Amino acid sequence: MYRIFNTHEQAAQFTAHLLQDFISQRPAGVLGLATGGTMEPVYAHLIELIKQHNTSLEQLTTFNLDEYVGLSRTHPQSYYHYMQEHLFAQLPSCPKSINLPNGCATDLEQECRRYTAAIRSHGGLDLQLLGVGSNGHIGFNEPHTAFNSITHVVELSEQTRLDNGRFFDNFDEVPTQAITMGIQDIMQAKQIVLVVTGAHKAHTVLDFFNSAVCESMPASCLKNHPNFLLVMDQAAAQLVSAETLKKLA
Ligand SMILES: O=P(O)(O)OC[C@H]1O[C@](O)(CO)[C@@H](O)[C@@H]1O
Repeated sequence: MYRIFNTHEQAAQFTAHLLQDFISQRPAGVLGLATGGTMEPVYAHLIELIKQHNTSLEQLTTFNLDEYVGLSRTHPQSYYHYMQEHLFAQLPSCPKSINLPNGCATDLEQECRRYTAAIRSHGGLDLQLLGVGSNGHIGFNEPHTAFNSITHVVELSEQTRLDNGRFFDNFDEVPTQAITMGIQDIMQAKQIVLVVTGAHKAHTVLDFFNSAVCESMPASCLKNHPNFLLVMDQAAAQLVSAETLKKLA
């Protein structure tokens, strides 16, 4: 299924309502969260809704998709810091259990195994929120990542480092590695919501629709998920014909 909104703001508002409904209906649920520019207005709206409805997060568990290797939790560009800044620190109460991979673990391979095991020990993800990179990555699963991958260390592509360079003072500071949930971890979520906004993602959206389900376009796997929703704004959806959109109806 897909939904198209006129603006990023409206797409974000709709997504925040979905998340608020999820938390109200499944207060002890397991929610997969994402970072990036796309999610900033989603979280801003979600904070408002949570306050407005007095929603309790005290039984909720969250798992983030990914974290940079080598950035401490206090680093302003770590995803741990992002989540505190854009969501958790602004909430009246925090989720019972907040989980992100530890990008500073001494044994990164063990940390990856621990992370997938932790997701599974919570019964898997009930809902996974996703953004997409301009090269089609989900989490930090770059093109050609195996669809059966679990949490792993990834070498970030030049494209991803260039895209994310806007958050750092200079390109050399952008980490070269990250820990990410694998495609299999993501696909095992019971429900997936992918949010794509902005004209700079229009070619990514077109590739998503035109691509076969194959590892060179990581997000393409989502087309095989039984409970997948694609939320776009007009700018991101502008290159896709109405005929093509129907394939996801
Ligand atoms: O929303 P943005 O900043 O375009 O990022 C898209 C995706 O890329 C990542 O930032 C990783 O590069 C994800 O965390 C995010 O979902």
